[in-house]
Amino acid sequence: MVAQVMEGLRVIGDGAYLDGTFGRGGHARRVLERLGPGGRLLLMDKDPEAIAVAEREFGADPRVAIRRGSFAALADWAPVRGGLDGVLLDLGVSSPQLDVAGRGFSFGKDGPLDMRMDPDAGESAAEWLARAEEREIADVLWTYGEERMSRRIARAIVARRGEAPLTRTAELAELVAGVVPRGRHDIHPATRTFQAVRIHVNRELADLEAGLEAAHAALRPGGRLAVISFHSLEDRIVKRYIARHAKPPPGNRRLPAAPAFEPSLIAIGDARKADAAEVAANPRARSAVLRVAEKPGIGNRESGIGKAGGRSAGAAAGSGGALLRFPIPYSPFPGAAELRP
Ligand SMILES: C[S@@+](CC[C@H](N)C(=O)[O-])C[C@H]1O[C@@H](n2cnc3c(N)ncnc32)[C@H](O)[C@@H]1O
Repeated sequence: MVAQVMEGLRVIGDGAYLDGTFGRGGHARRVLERLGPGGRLLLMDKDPEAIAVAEREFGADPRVAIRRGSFAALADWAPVRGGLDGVLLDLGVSSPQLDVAGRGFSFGKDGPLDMRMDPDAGESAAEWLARAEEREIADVLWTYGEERMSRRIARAIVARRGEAPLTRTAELAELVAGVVPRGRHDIHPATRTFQAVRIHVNRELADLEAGLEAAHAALRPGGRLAVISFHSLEDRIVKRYIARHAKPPPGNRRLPAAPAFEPSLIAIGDARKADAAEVAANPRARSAVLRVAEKPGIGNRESGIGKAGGRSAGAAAGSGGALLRFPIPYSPFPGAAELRP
């Protein structure tokens, strides 16, 4: 979704941007192309292999700074504290992580049962499955994999590890395939289990919640946040986060009127999906959803609220490019002018 991300971020030449999920740099490269000599690009990834690629390709560029770590902790990084004009989070795993058997992410390729994006942090999938209680395993499979056979799979894992530890991806995939009835899934029977264990081992949803807060706080007025999710659990968190900061909470007539609501984010357009050509070129893009939001106000850029933006901002500011001179206070009256001096 590179073109859509670039349209969403609206990179300005002397702006400061953070790509919190460098991967192999597909998005970072495009941002850098648009930056002038006064621009800044901050790159993060949890994965040491991704960081090695970033160092090799961009390490010599004076506009670039690189840090290995989670975007959940982006506020701890000194260059972020100057403020950012855009943050990109392209969530989940990268193709190299899935494709290299040795990383242990894939049920299709036998490898050590690891699944850590940062192999130096936390427990591997094998270590967690060796010690977790049956109930905890079932809860993880249900919550992060929406796996309806979660209890049966958890029971089978605990029974199996009583005989010999599960150490290989193929062992886990085979065990799950033996529990989940054939034909119930149009996908590999272990897909949901692998997704759930990966999300748990990498604390993906907790990182996302913390990363959204930190990115939002780091944005300058007019700065943009672009997030690509790959499953409904992630997208729900992103959608709700933006809505919570863009719209007033529902009123309750029995309570005293709430103070005027000041949005601290404005949704830019609706959720976007990859187009057919992109899905044909990369089938994994099929489940990608991009959401973009802007911090209101005038910052480093001329702030034109995009089409179909939050509330009537789009109408007020035209189809983008117009100056928005002040934050948009919430008006309880539909149709009332929302832009007040
Ligand atoms: C889908 S890939 C990103 C691909 C990248 N946009 C590109 O164009 O090559 C996701 C990357 O994000 C990294 N990642 C996932 N969660 C992370 C987190 N909380 N903090 C930092 N990196 C993370 C993964 O290690 C992986 O390299």
